Amino acid sequence: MPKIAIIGAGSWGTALGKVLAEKGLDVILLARRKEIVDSINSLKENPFYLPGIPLPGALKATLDPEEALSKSNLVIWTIPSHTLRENLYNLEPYVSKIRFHLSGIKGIDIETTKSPLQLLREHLGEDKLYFVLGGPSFALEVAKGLPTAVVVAGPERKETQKIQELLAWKYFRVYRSYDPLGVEIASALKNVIAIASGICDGLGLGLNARAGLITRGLIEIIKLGTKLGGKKETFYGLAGLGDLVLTCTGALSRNYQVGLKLGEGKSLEEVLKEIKQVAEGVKTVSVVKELSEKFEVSLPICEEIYNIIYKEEKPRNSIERLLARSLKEEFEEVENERA
Ligand SMILES: NC(=O)C1=CN([C@@H]2O[C@H](COP(=O)(O)OP(=O)(O)OC[C@H]3O[C@@H](n4cnc5c(N)ncnc54)[C@H](O)[C@@H]3O)[C@@H](O)[C@H]2O)C=CC1
Ligand SMILES: O=C(CO)COP(=O)(O)O
Repeated sequence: MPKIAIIGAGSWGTALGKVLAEKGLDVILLARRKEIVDSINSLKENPFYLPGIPLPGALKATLDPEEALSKSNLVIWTIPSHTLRENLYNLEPYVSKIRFHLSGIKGIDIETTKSPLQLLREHLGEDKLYFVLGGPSFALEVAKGLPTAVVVAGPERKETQKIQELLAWKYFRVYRSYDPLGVEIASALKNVIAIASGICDGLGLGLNARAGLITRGLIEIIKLGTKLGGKKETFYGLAGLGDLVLTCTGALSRNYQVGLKLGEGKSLEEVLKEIKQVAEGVKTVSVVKELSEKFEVSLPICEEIYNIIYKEEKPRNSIERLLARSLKEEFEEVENERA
């Protein structure tokens, strides 16, 4: 039986740990705080990230990387993207021999502009197998056992199907894909559009505006995503459209909440203090700005989210600029990017 270590006992790591432990798999969470470890091991709850959700008796947690990783053959990475390099550096002695790595991370590294799988591969080598999990999946709903459909992407080999089967559970339906880069890009970029959608609602711009923004946001994701090497169809799938709709309309989304509060007039500093968990889009938007310039792709919504977050632009000015842009054919830029 596989032994699975989950690095990061936050919302997503704990929810995935619950699914796998319910399946009877041998799974352990590597946490950073003793109170979380104690609570998971003795009270069978993670009150800091998933309060009120009873965890299976078999789900264990530890602070000790040796205990979590020495006998594991699959590592699931569920930490914020900007901490991956630091964690890899600290954990390299323990993870460098493990063959299977699954990323649950939805972000891009701000220093290197690399995706989590690119970083893992660079640090751990080509002799390992790398997979990514994407799709519309609020940790809280998964932890409550509510029906969820996700996608796992990896190399075009039988092992991707094995990971799919390993993760699938009665309320957790897993599709497979062979476009890991596309899934990673879709998962990271949707967070930026979720911030935009929150801003739109915070300003009270209405449902027409939000639907238009989500659709044009998807076009921006496709424009940059295909330039970076993702397959177009991936952006219409669970990791793209699916997660985009969820996080742009679901109040449980931390990225949406960041936008909502910004739209209501709070400063970024105030907003980040209120939202104690990671909202990946805040950092991802700076990478998106860099990549859009490098690849000469015009991404007006992402550009305005960058201005609001990093240049203290007033959200209303951004909306006005977006509405005043020159008139276009609906798909002309997508076609142009592909030509
Ligand atoms: N929460 C959700 O609904 C989902 C989250 N994700 C993704 O999973 C990743 C992790 O997110 P969450 O579990 O939601 O975050 P979270 O904020 O709930 O937990 C983050 C975890 O990472 C750990 N961590 C390890 N090293 C860290 C460091 N140097 N600095 C800060 N924290 C560190 C924290 O201790 C904590 O256990 C993100 O990329 C997120 O986009 C993906 C799907 C669903
Ligand atoms: O990615 C997610 C659900 O699929 C979680 O979104 P947030 O990080 O915005 O909460």
